[in-house]
Amino acid sequence: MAEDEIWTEKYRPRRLEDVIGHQQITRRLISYVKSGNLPHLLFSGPPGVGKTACAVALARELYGETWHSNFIELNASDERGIDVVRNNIKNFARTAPLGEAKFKIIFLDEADALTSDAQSALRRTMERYAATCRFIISCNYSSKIIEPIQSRCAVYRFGPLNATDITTGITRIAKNEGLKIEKDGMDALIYVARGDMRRAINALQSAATIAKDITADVIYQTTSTAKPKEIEDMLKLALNGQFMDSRNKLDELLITYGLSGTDIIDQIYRSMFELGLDEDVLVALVDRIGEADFRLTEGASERIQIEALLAHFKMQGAARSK
Ligand SMILES: Nc1ncnc2c1ncn2[C@@H]1O[C@H](COP(=O)(O)OP(=O)(O)OP(=O)(O)O)[C@@H](O)[C@H]1O
Repeated sequence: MAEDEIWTEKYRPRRLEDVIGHQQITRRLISYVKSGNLPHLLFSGPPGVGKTACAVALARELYGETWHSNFIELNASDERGIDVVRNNIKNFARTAPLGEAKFKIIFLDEADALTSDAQSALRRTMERYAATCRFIISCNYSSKIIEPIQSRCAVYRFGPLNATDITTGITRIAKNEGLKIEKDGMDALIYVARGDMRRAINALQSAATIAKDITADVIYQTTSTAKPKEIEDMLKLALNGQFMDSRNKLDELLITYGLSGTDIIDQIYRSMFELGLDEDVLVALVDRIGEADFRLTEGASERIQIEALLAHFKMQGAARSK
């Protein structure tokens, strides 16, 4: 294998039993393989948790050697438009499946990026080729998929992977690549991954370019993530009434790590539960974080939103000490 190969590809599960986590889903997919038939499928869930990996492993097991000819992966949100996607489907569906197979599989990634009109066009395409093709539609949010498509599919919801799953995946790769992962290094990988195995593997590969001994410092440095402790320190300063100091800490984090506003908000959200705050204080702060998060997606100033959030930490801290 090439030295510079991307590890997420190199370690893509070949078989359904190699997929980590999602046992209930893989069990049912294996039963499709055994029966030699499957309905249209809708895979929904966050990025990097194994939706594509499951679809490819399913095709490999179903078709064996001929899987490449009987499986196509298309990006539904192809920027050239839904007509290009439909043309690709048409060309692929035109020829009969190879080998023993009764149907071909069309894997459509990012279907939730399609407008409702484009999804309606897709639905008609699904119907037209239903005799010779099965569709596996992948999306982050099933609520963004129109009802007529959802009702034609068996829906599988992929959740984020838990810490044990990430540890299993990372340990497997580290062993093969001759890396030593320190306990704090693994904790950092789990923190950075946020349930996304792709993110964990990419973080490991970047870290491996600078060290064979993977520590938390290496992970935070190579992924431009602030250490949870630094975020906690910033929040504690605000809670203790030292608003200007917490603001300086924010500056330091922005400069050191080049964090985006949404990165910091996400980290603040995760750190605040470690501060031993009363439930009613947490409730008030979570409410504010939700607000700031929404405003950022609407294009508000990152700097002002985060400072406003720190101001709320200060106000809650002051109310708490009364
Ligand atoms: N459950 C898993 N078990 C083992 N490896 C995994 C798992 N999930 C992800 N990976 C690794 O991460 C890579 C990316 O995963 P995959 O392409 O399946 O994500 P996805 O859920 O389809 O994401 P997206 O929504 O972004 O397309 C895989 O090639 C594999 O290396």
